[in-house]
Amino acid sequence: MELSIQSVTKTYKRGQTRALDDFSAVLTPGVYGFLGPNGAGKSTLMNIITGNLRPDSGSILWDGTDTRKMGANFRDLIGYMPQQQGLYDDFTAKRFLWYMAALKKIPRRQAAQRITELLSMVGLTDDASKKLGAYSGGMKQRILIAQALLNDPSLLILDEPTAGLDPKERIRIRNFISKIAQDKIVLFATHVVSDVEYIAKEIILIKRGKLLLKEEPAQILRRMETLVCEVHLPKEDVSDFVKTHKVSNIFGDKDGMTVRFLNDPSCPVSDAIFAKPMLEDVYLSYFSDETQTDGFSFS
Ligand SMILES: Nc1ncnc2c1ncn2[C@@H]1O[C@H](COP(=O)(O)OP(=O)(O)OP(=O)(O)O)[C@@H](O)[C@H]1O
Repeated sequence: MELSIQSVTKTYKRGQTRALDDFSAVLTPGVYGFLGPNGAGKSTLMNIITGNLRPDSGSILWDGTDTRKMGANFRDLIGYMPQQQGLYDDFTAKRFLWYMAALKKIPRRQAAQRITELLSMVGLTDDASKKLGAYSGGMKQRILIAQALLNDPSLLILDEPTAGLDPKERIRIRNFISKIAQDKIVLFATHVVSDVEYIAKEIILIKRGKLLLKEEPAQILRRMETLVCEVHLPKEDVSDFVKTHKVSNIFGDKDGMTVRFLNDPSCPVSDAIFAKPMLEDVYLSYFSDETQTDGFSFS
């Protein structure tokens, strides 16, 4: 099972934005954490893979065949959870899944069994007859994941499945996705690193439409072993330090503040010690020009 994204480029005519720039990657079963800041091109790529959007150039291959040539045969392999959620508030969860199963042309008997199974898998059996308008954010996300799984897809595309959820729901959804990913290619787009840190086989970083990195989390962290440092500073020095360094965390205690920052070997900080890097630090190192690290006051 292999999805090959080959030199995909897309420019939106309106605004002349190059949303994807010669993007290539090969995906095999497992979870891919697809990370990048707002506007990086994640949704555009997902829409191109699903066939909702045409690239200017490049192609998507499934096991070596161009997905445009496969047509409905490829669409039958996909489960897609889009970011914009047009949920039918007056539908019950069960009716919504039946409706989606009909759109996907799943035979009735198969759909009945699958809907019962999926409601149980996402923990919504007891709420199946409730209207979606009365669902919490987490319940809505879970029913949307359930609809993406109706056809038992080989390729599951999730665009920000944990957006707007509290930490407990995030963990629940993350664990669920990890459990079902064994025999699927799962593309999990997010800008929250902790969503995918522990479940991703590989991390894909995208910035302004270009692929920056595609690598196993453990390998990335090994490569970044001397990336992160911590230093203990008096509280009044922190504001200036933040202006001149890429700071990922600040922790206060009664003697001052411990500041976690990205190490710049050309500008050593006295008394700093190496800290164990985390993917969030890696994210900051690639996207610090797009993340807000200044503007805080610590004095
Ligand atoms: N329909 C459109 N018309 C014009 N420009 C667009 C359109 N859709 C997206 N863009 C632009 O293309 C770029 C990539 O957008 P895209 O939605 O793919 O990014 P994203 O990584 O999914 O961001 P987010 O995390 O905010 O959803 C952005 O600059 C965006 O403004």
